[in-house]
Amino acid sequence: MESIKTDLLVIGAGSGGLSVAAGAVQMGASVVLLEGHKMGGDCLNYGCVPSKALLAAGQAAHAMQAGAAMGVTPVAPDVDFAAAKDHVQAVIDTIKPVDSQERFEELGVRVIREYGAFTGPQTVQAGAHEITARRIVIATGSSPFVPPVPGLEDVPSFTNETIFDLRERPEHLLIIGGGPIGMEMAQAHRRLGCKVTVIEGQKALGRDDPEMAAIVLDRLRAGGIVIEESATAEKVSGSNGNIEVVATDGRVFKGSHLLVAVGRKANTDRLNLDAAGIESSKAGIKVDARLRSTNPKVYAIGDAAGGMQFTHVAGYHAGLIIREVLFGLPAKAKTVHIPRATYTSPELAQVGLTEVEAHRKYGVKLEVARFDYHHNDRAIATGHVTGAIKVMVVGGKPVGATIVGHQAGELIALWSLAIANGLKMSAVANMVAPYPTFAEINKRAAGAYFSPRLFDNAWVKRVVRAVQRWLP
Ligand SMILES: Cc1cc2nc3c(=O)[nH]c(=O)nc-3n(C[C@H](O)[C@H](O)[C@H](O)COP(=O)(O)OP(=O)(O)OC[C@H]3O[C@@H](n4cnc5c(N)ncnc54)[C@H](O)[C@@H]3O)c2cc1C
Ligand SMILES: NC(=O)c1ccc[n+]([C@@H]2O[C@H](COP(=O)([O-])OP(=O)(O)OC[C@H]3O[C@@H](n4cnc5c(N)ncnc54)[C@H](O)[C@@H]3O)[C@@H](O)[C@H]2O)c1
Repeated sequence: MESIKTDLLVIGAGSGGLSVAAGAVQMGASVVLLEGHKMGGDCLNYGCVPSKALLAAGQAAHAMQAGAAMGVTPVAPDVDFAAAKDHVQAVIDTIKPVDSQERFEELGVRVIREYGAFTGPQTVQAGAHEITARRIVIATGSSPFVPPVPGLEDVPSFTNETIFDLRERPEHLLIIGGGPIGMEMAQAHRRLGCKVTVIEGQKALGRDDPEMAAIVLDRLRAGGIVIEESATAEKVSGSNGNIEVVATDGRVFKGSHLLVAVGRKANTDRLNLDAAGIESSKAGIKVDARLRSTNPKVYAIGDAAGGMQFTHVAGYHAGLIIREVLFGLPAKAKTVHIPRATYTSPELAQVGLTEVEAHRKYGVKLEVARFDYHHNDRAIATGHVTGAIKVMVVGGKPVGATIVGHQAGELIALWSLAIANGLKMSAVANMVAPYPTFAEINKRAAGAYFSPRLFDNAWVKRVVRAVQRWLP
């Protein structure tokens, strides 16, 4: 057994762990990084990267049939499903070197390719290594939650960890779960030529603003995806190519393949948390606002910390941890400015409070500024007129924004900036966006907030008339 002493031990080389390790080592700390499986974690290997690459393949196929209104004769795409998967792998391979063991070793990190388990409050065993660290960061991520639905264990099924390896095109993909994973995978597969049925226990995209989510769901249905809501999967049976899912109300769904996408569970099983006095719940490791676990020398970040589960959250946590651990500056993790986006077409993006949440919190103080895509010239020119933005405003400052439509994921970033820095709506109104861009949608939403104040205001009209009388 090799004994190692280090300033910082990072457990897990996914989005969060890699960011902490890279930042800490470049600032002079000694860093050991443990990874039991693939460098890059979920996002690179089974999550964001392959899902966006597959969506892009679907988009390419869709574009071949979508140009009639612009004078381009639609043609049925000839989809080579295996080649689409080669594209997914090529995208992963292109990004991979950034997350590689070699790169981190070149930066000066000691990388150990083993799973880690606590043996004491500040000690972790990983294979034939025992590492004692001044501070430890748990960045072990999450795995697909597979619900205890009778029959599921005996029927061939996929999760996000296996679906990207499937090379033959599913004739009819059944997807249990209508969250972001379910809906992104539904559209990618539909556009690549599969029949798709989504079986959702409650409401598809149910965490999002219902009016804006409905715009996405309408488009997905129009694209041929069957979305069955209030359909909790109760029983699964069948064999490869012939699968049956029965919902609690007796509805029966038949398909050839099955994807399970009903949420995540934090990766804590292997960690032997009790040995370090670290408490966890079903959601993940219990942390305070500084991301400290119940053992104050041990932090948890990203999906393992059980809050919002996104790569940019893991990256944000990493920045806070570096500040706290390296400089001793306590940092508080906030969520008000954290955006999220679902990359269907149209995209659905959110930051801060939804309209319902803002109304609950602020009541009559809430004002909602709205602008529709069909008034944006770039949207008209490119045929992306379906969409809208809502900005929730209190006391002249945005407290939330929801965008549905083309490039919503890009457009939402501005509202994160505004909320993170306490900017007023006037700051967004003062911005000049190039014409014609989708970015003008953000400015026009700010304009929609000020319009009634300027144009329907008797006082403003009186002032203008008086000034006009006096002007030479
Ligand atoms: C299909 C899908 C699509 C997604 N799309 C997006 C998206 O578009 N945008 C977005 O922001 N987020 C997306 N996400 C979420 C995103 O992937 C996660 O939030 C992100 O990967 C979390 O990073 P992490 O560092 O916390 O964990 P991970 O990236 O999961 O990394 C954890 C690492 O720890 C390792 N590990 C676990 N236990 C141990 C141990 N005991 N010892 C050593 N190593 C260990 C694991 O092997 C893994 O490599 C998506 C997720 C899925 C499943
Ligand atoms: N674009 C992105 O940023 C992106 C994309 C994919 C995933 N993610 C991350 O991954 C997380 C997990 O995504 P997800 O879609 O797996 O989970 P989710 O929790 O967001 O959605 C799961 C859905 O499954 C439904 N469900 C649960 N049990 C069911 C059953 N027995 N029968 C039918 N429906 C059932 C739930 O009602 C819910 O709507 C997301 O919350 C997000 O943090 C992000």
